Amino acid sequence: MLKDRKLRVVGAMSGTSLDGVDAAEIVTDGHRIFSFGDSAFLPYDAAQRAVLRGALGKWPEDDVAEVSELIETVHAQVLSRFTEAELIGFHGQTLAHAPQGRGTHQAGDGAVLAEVLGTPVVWDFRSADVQMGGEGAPLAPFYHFALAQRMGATAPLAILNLGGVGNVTWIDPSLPHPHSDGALLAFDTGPANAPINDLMQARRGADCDTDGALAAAGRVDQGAIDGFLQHPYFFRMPPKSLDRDAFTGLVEAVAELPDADAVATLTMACAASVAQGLQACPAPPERILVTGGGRKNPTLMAMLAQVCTVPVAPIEEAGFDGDMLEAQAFAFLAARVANGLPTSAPGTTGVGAPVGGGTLSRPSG
Ligand SMILES: Nc1ncnc2c1ncn2[C@@H]1O[C@H](COP(=O)(O)OP(=O)(O)OP(=O)(O)O)[C@@H](O)[C@H]1O
Ligand SMILES: CC(=O)N[C@H]1[C@@H]2OC[C@@H](O2)[C@@H](O)[C@@H]1O[C@H](C)C(=O)O
Repeated sequence: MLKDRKLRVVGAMSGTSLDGVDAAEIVTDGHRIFSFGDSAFLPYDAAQRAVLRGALGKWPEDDVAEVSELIETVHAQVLSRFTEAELIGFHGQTLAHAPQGRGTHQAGDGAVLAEVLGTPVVWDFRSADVQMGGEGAPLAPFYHFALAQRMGATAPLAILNLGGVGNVTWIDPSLPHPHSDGALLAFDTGPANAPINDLMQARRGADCDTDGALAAAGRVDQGAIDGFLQHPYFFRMPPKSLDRDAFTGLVEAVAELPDADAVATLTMACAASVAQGLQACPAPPERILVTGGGRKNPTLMAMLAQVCTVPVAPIEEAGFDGDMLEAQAFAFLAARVANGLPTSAPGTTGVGAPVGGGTLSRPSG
């Protein structure tokens, strides 16, 4: 009875690159996307970003009150613009992720947001999957499946998100449901913008390597890449997921390199890990559609085209907005939760059976 309710939902994502909050509205029943609505981006200022950076690695039992309040305040600010939304999908800010260890931690309390905004909020999307033995990430794959259906895809394709961390979804659009056996295979590919941003911050006081300009002027240290690809993560079968700062060895390997060479090497490390990940896909995708901020880095896109054996293009080629895809994904997932549908499956997080994650908090009164 619940399963087909069509809702106007706004999703909000504060990603691992720590650049700000993306928010985007869609109309969906959690199966199909009926239409795309408004979107907004609210960047963190330098002081807010410093608070977030300082909180990375923290768990709920650590002192996270300041960062939670920051997340709730900034989200309330951006989400209050979406006055028509019937439901909110609130991801929060991942501070720590160890699905086989302590769990997964997204800062920010959705119940507080529901009260402040007077709208029901779905949040804590990852915990149930982790509790059921899954990786708790990536969660965008069911939305990627809906996008593939919307574009009328018939052959396998891949959607690659290059945020702070990279993640890919291989999709067989001929299967009926995202939780059909074999419809999806998803996993985190490796580091993407996070180590680049961190190095640019530490060495140049900049937020990122804008347009890949510094990387374009550098030389890739192939020894560092070869060493990086020996990391045990690349020998694990997908589905699998990463914490933001899992690759300390890569950061150490570029520590003594000149700035341009260090950034070029980090940029190639992202591309090389994607190429490595593609080998685990059931069949070569027809093309790789790239979403997330990394698609705006021409040096990274050129390196991807160089090391991948299939065509690589920004997701705009298929008519979608690569800046807002993750926010839309959490709107879509919120609608699935509200409609009692699963949000992850064995092929997306390694969970034993399809599971519905997410807590629905309604405003009182
Ligand atoms: N013009 C550009 N040149 C180079 N890099 C860029 C450019 N625009 C965006 N980026 C990179 O993309 C990042 C933002 O990407 P995105 O918004 O996809 O990340 P996120 O949502 O935080 O990540 P995640 O997918 O890990 O949750 C920026 O921090 C920056 O590193
Ligand atoms: C634990 C966590 O927040 N993971 C993020 C992160 O950022 C990219 C990659 O690592 C992906 O696994 C995930 O985000 C996307 C939105 C996802 O769940 O699909």
